[in-house]
Amino acid sequence: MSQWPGKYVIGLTGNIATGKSVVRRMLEHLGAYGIDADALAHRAIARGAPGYQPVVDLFGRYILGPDGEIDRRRLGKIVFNDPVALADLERIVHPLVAQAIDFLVRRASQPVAVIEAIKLVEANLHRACDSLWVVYAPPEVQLARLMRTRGLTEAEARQRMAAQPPQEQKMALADVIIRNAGTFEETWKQVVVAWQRLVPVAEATAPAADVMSSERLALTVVRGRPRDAAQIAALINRLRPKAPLLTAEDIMAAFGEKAFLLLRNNTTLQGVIGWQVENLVARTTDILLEPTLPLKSALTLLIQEMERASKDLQCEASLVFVAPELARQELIWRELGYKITTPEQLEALAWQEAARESMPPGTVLLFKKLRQERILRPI
Ligand SMILES: CC(C)(COP(=O)(O)OP(=O)(O)OC[C@H]1O[C@@H](n2cnc3c(N)ncnc32)[C@H](O)[C@@H]1O)[C@@H](O)C(=O)NCCC(=O)NCCS
Ligand SMILES: Nc1ncnc2c1ncn2[C@@H]1O[C@H](COP(=O)(O)OP(=O)(O)OP(=O)(O)O)[C@@H](O)[C@H]1O
Repeated sequence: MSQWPGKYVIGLTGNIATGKSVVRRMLEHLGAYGIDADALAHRAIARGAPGYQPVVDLFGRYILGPDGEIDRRRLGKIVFNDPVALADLERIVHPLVAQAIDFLVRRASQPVAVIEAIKLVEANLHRACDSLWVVYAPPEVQLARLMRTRGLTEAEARQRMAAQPPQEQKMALADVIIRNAGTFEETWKQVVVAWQRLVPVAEATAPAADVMSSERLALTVVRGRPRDAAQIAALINRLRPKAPLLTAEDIMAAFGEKAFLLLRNNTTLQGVIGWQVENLVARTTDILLEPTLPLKSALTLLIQEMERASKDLQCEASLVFVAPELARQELIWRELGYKITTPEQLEALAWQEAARESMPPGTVLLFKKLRQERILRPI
């Protein structure tokens, strides 16, 4: 049994670029509450957070950027080339991350949680979990992903991979091994099978289907599922005629990083939003609506449901990125509680980073705070 009575907790790990985050997202689609230890580690050393001063004392002011924040790239260059320095950093950061994980799992309303951490086993956190899931990809696949998606040179990618223990060590301890070298669809099937086999509350936890509706207009918002991928692709292709055509497999790939809410008018799919919750910040990046829909009702239903689902995931803030024409609907946004802003104007570093990471080019940022208290809040 896990360290958290009444909850089923999955520990998720694997070496670099094997696909841990993709599998975490899939578990979230099945209803688990997802935690990303990397993001918590970043929060733990933000200025004012409890890890900041000990890290500055250890590595010196050289690691600070002009804004007084720790320059993580610079710190990474030091520690990823020096195992002793990395162990020193981990001694400061891991207890803080463990504390934040404990808090989030306890507070989660979902009965199943998944903790994604690259050092889960090394930090002995797997012992606190009900099952250990390890994601595996052959080294040539890891290498190709690191070069393609992280922009690393072959030498850099090989160095990062060589710095990690062999994947087989973690696999030997695993309750579940997810082989993630094929299509997203193939990985999704393995995740569903393992979920159904191991997770006791599998049936009960999937996020609600029909979530919100407007009686007058027969509009209904439902959570998109991987099985809706072809329908979502068809809608997006219809509403974005000039963009390159999307296939169902493209949408399956998108399910590896985001969730969709579907707006149905009676039974016809007429709108979609794509959003992502990462590091306790909700980021809505795609809003596509049939032009014949009543804009205010449609947007309100979708945005309110996105916020409800995001609050359920303990989000602190909602960032919505929209095309300039849609941002001009000031009255609607004001009524929904959003204001136009820029990433630099956001008050927390984690929110600024979220905005910079997720902001599609040419969009306007709308912001709303969803919670007052913050995890690993600067003190
Ligand atoms: C060194 C730091 C500041 C670099 O930050 P940066 O934002 O540049 O990189 P990021 O955190 O995204 O990591 C890049 C890649 O390295 C991996 N990685 C991070 N920490 C570790 C570690 N201790 N051991 C092995 N790999 C690691 C990440 O999973 C990711 O794949 C940061 O990684 C860190 O503080 N690491 C130590 C804390 C830690 O162990 N974090 C992991 C989760 S608890
Ligand atoms: N089955 C797959 N097919 C194609 N691309 C994939 C697949 N699985 C993962 N990827 C891509 O590979 C990259 C790495 O995946 P992901 O971020 O999930 O790995 P990770 O193990 O969490 O990485 P890290 O250790 O750096 O945190 C991402 O760009 C992701 O979209």
